[in-house]
Amino acid sequence: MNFIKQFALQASGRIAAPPSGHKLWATPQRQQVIKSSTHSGNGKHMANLDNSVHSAGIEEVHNVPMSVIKRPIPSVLDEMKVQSLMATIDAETDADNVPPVDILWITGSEGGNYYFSFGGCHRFEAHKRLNRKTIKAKLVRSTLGDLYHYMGSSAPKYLA
Ligand SMILES: Nc1ncnc2c1ncn2[C@@H]1O[C@H](COP(=O)(O)OP(=O)(O)OP(=O)(O)O)[C@@H](O)[C@H]1O
Repeated sequence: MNFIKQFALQASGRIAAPPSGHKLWATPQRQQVIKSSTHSGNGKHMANLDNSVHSAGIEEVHNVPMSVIKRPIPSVLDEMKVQSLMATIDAETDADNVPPVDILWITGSEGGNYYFSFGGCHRFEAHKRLNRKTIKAKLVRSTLGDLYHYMGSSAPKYLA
């Protein structure tokens, strides 16, 4: 529980956009960005139910190339769910039906940007099988310490 709280607090203050000089991926549609939040009566943004605890404070959605995303932990998949998601994504009647996945965005100690994904297993698999070049994602500014929470000592040493 403490970990979740700690991670949520860390994530909430982070900027979503890549740093200046970094290649900025196209944001899908303004509509998509707006849908990821709702306005409360006092004008402040409130996260809606599509937001995960990690990305609740992040509104910006990027079309991230599938090729740059590292998924170090193999997915356990429900085949029916993958098929169903593929049908939804392929139909594209309403792109907002499938929310963006969260991606941990880490800058290496010697520079370079690295993108890790742990959840969103079914959405990722559906995009992969549909040969999609990109996936909608929220970039959660993260550290090597965050990666250790997911991967323990298997976290890549080249980032340290
Ligand atoms: N046909 C569909 N089947 C399943 N989910 C769908 C479908 N269409 C839209 N969605 C939405 O896609 C999202 C899927 O997220 P969900 O957490 O269920 O799976 P995932 O994150 O891709 O995989 P996992 O939770 O196993 O890592 C949900 O917000 C769900 O409402």
